[in-house]
Amino acid sequence: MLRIAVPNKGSLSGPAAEMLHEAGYQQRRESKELRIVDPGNEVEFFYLRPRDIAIYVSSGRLDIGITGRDLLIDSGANAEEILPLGFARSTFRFATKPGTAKGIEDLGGMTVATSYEGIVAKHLADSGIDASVVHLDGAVETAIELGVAEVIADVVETGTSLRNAGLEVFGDPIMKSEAVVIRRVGADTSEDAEPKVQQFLRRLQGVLVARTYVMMDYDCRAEHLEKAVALTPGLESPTISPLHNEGWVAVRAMVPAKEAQQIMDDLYALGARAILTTAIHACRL
Ligand SMILES: Nc1ncnc2c1ncn2[C@@H]1O[C@H](COP(=O)(O)OP(=O)(O)OP(=O)(O)O)[C@@H](O)[C@H]1O
Ligand SMILES: O=P(O)(O)OC[C@H]1O[C@H](OP(=O)(O)OP(=O)(O)O)[C@H](O)[C@@H]1O
Ligand SMILES: [Mg+2]
Repeated sequence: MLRIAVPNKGSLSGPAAEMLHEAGYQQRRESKELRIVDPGNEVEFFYLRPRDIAIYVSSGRLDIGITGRDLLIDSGANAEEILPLGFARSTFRFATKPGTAKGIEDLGGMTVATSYEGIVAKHLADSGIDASVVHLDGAVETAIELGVAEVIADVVETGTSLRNAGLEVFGDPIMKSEAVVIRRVGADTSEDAEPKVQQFLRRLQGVLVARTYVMMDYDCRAEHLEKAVALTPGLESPTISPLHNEGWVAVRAMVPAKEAQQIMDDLYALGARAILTTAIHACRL
């Protein structure tokens, strides 16, 4: 049975459960459940604190886990990212009151408050800056107002939390994060679990593709086919079928969902008609 760590709380937990559900795995019904078995898929899910997941996975007791890239790096655990999942996207940045610092070079002698001590201490050391780091569990934005630190380093998504605290980011982003699937570095890929791990990854990739692509169908005159296919090259290559009306063909191809409207406009301008898009619910590439 494959053993998978899943975040039990916070920003990662809801979207992770949703993605697993879309990939055909059973998920817990109540937020207090700590583990569930999905017998049909021969998988056991362990609901753990996101910060602890890299440690469990690096111990080798769990085969794989879902966590944040920033949490993985901060933990220093012997685990590596094997698939980015595209949700819980954030940047990790320094912030302070306007006028305190313009770049990391100004931080010498200052105190930086953060929940990600590992990332911050390493980043400062790599940049040759001698600053102190104080660890706080959360609500780090308040640390400056209350005099615990001059600077914070924290997760930024919309920037609302910083604005509300009267703080501004400065310097380059320390890192970009998103949810990722992780496994132990040097995991034995000849183990019995490996086919199940690969099946799990293929299923999640299928969900990612279904979320980012749509299927596009349209009719076009044969003489415009080359230009139309350049707009909709598909993944391998588009399907072209003859139409009953001579001189016309039907084309079917996957296109990135974000570009679908522009592609439809461009196809229409080329003379294509009956242009339809449909959602993809699941796929294996
Ligand atoms: N506002 C946010 N937007 C996107 N990702 C976020 C946000 N806040 C935290 N994350 C990401 O979530 C992960 C941290 O999860 P964790 O559960 O420790 O904190 P949280 O989501 O802030 O939850 P809480 O602090 O309520 O327990 C990290 O990968 C982080 O980048
Ligand atoms: O840029 P924003 O969209 O405002 O999002 C970023 C905020 O979200 C998280 O905080 P959370 O609400 O989880 O509280 P925490 O600080 O206790 O973790 C993170 O720690 C930031 O404070
Ligand atoms: Mg938080």
